[in-house]
This record gives sequence, structure tokens and C-alpha cells, in this order.
Amino acid sequence: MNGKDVALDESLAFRGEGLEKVYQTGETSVRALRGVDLAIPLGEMLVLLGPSGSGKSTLLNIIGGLDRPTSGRLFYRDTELTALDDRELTRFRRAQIGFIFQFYNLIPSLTAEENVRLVTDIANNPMEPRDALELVGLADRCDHYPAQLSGGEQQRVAVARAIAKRPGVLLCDEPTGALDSSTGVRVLETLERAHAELGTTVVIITHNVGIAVMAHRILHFRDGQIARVETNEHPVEPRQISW
Ligand SMILES: Nc1ncnc2c1ncn2[C@@H]1O[C@H](COP(=O)(O)OP(=O)(O)OP(=O)(O)O)[C@@H](O)[C@H]1O
Repeated sequence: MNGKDVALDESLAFRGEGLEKVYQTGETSVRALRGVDLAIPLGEMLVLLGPSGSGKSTLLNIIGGLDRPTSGRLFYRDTELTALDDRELTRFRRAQIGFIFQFYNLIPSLTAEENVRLVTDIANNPMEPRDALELVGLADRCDHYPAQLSGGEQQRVAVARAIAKRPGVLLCDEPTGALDSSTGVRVLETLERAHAELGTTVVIITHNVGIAVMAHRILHFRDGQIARVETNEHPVEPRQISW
């Protein structure tokens, strides 16, 4: 198969070496990633922290196969993502990655269940949409339209949609950025539940230092690099978090 690596570490979900990303806009170039090396173990709960513009979303988009590094190599398990063509990268993303963004991106004319079904209809081994909605605590809201749901409930539908295809990895970019503390905690609980029950590797970008305590590790970004790695021996449960 394309891009197999001989020195494979089977305990890792992602391994990146020397990842660089340069955005070129006309005359201006921005070095968003400046030589990032990383290893993300399977089943890890990882938080990316750092100031605005430090490269967190750029890295998340690259590990999720939405974008490519300018240079460097990136592996997901035994597959070298940086050796895949566009079709193969899309196939990887569809099969393995669930994305959750700050704004929920639900289709307003579809019910919660139908929003989830959009994904399960094209997945290989999906959950029933109602089971995914039950897992996020919305069994009684399946027939509601997004406008009939609160912001936190809409985000939980987005989590259900992301986990329903049983992805190996959940990538979350400011998943609680638009939510107040108690609503945000319920969303974090659904991420923790997917992590615990499905063994999903979870990567969360946040500006909120309060959230970082639920992670196994925290990567601190600065100027396109990982400035510091913090290991958390005792991750706390989301219900103990507030901000
Ligand atoms: N598509 C793009 N074209 C040009 N420059 C970009 C593009 N995307 C990001 N950048 C630049 O790359 C740098 C890193 O951006 P990135 O979005 O990865 O940072 P971030 O840490 O996620 O920031 P935030 O916390 O504000 O979302 C920034 O200087 C940004 O302006």
C-alpha cells in the first residue's frame, strides 16, 4: 500500500516530522507552522493551547486531511498522509476523522436525526443516528430542527454527527467557544463519553485554559511551534470544570 513506513509505532495515531506550513497570499507569505514534530498516541485526549495565530488550526486541518503541509511528513497509524493523492486523502478523512467546529454547521431544514443521517448514509460501519443522539443525551430531540434547539444542544447534534460514523479521531476546533460554562461542560462530557466508550483519539483546540485539565497532554503553541508539552497525570472529569 501507498506510503507504508518501516519504523511503525503501533501505539500512535499520528506521527509528524518537521511539519512546515507556509501560506502564500500574493507577495506575502506567512509561516504558520515552523517545523512541528509530534506523536499522538491512540486513544489520547489532547488539548492544543496557544495565542491566536500560533498555528493550532493549521495543524488540526493538516492532521484531519483538510489541508497539506508545505513540507515534512505525517503518518496516521501505518499510512503516510503526506504521500496520499487527493482522492486517497479524502477517503482517509471520511473514514477516520470527525470534525467539530465552534459553529455547529447543521443544516437548518433537516431535523437532528436527519443531520446525523447525512453522514451515516455514506459511512462504512456507522451507528444508528438515534443511538448517536442518545449518546450525546438528545434521544428526545431527534425530530427537532436546529432552530428549535439551544446552542449547546445544536453543538451536541454536531458531536453526534461527528461520532456516528465511528471515526478513529475527533478533531475539535473551539467546540465550546460559543457556549457558556454549564452548556459547554455538557458538550465536553459528550466528547469524554465518545473517548471512553468508543476509544476515540480526541484533539481539542481551545483558548480556555480551564478546559485543558481534562486532557492527558497539553501542547502549548507559540509562533508556529510547539513551545512546551505538559503532561497531566490526573485528568479531571468535565463536570468538575467551569469557567
Ligand atoms: N488560509 C490562509 N491563508 C493565509 N494565511 C493564513 C491562512 N490560514 C491561517 N493563516 C495564518 O497562519 C497563521 C496561523 O493561523 P492559525 O489559524 O493556524 O492559528 P490559530 O492558532 O489556530 O489561531 P486562532 O486561535 O486565532 O484560531 C496566522 O498568522 C494566520 O493569519
